Amino acid sequence: MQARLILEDGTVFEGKSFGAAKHSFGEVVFNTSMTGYQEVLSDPSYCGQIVTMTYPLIGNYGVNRDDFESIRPFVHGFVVREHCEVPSNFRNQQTLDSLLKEYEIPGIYDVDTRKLTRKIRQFGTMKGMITTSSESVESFLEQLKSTPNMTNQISLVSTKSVFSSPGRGPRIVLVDFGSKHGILRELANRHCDVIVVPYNTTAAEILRLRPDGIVLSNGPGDPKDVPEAIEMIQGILGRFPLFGICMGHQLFALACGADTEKMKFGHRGGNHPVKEWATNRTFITSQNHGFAVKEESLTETDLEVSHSAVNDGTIEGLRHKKFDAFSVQYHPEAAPGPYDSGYLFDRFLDMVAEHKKEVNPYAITR
Ligand SMILES: NC(=O)CC[C@H](N)C(=O)O
Repeated sequence: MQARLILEDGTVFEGKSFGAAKHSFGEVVFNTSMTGYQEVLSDPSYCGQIVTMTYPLIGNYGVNRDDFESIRPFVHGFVVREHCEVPSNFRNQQTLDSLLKEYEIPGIYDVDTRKLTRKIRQFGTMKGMITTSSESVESFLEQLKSTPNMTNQISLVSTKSVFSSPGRGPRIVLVDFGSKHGILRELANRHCDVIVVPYNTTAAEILRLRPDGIVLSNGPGDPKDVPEAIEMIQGILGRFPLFGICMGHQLFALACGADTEKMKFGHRGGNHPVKEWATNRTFITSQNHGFAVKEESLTETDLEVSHSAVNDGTIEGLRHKKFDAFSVQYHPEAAPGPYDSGYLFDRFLDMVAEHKKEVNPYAITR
């Protein structure tokens, strides 16, 4: 069946439908990962977005039960050059097409994804829609214009109630703005006693859980959509070691008085080089973000840049000068992408152990 991807500037990409044959609106973004489409589909940070993969063949190792980064796919649409209908892998359990059908997510293939990506790079991310209907482009453009940008996606993807992943190690409160499972997995692998709380949990509620450290997760949309989370971070900052990841990094920066801005087309992929200033080392990182912290907004704060993107110089990591608190704009939990940055979880837990010693020198630490 024919399908079209229509961008808000009137550009039309012809293709064929796969997955669910229905309309879908979203912000059109591209991801340069060569593998990891299952993790991309299920990363809650993509809620509200139509994702195109620049790698030309997607779906060739199928979909399995274990590689999801959350309980379901969250993208609003999926755009590929070619999708594989006969996957070959010992872990394969279903095709990409059947997964998208199951969750009613429209896909479009046979699209010139190179042209689409160059367009987004040149003009920035745009609203768009996938449709199988043959209605005129003009009528869809009207609909696209009148559909407001999605806001506050965090409230849709964050857990509604507190849950725990018990462990014998330090107690970490993970604030869920749309957390990938990878973050929980990295903490659990290090024996943490993790308590996952909703995005709108107050500082007082977090204090009652007697944490040893706080992790702020990744999440979809604009960090300014959740002022209650910024207030919560201000309430706990300096009391416990804090580690922010992606959305968590942006919220940490806002809580410290810095500002964020929307990027032209963002960073999404598994091959983004990032420089760590303290060691002068470059790490290849997994990224998925469309907002960034404004460098000039740091002057009046107690924050300093710890990591920068090699490609465009944007801020990729921050460190608090007075408190045990730091954050990165990228994904140390990988999934998909390289595991080079897993050491950041160790660095955070070393901070937690040090802090615990200071609070109670006899406490048993990790
Ligand atoms: N992965 C994330 O946490 C992304 C953060 C934010 N939604 C952004 O696009 O910049």
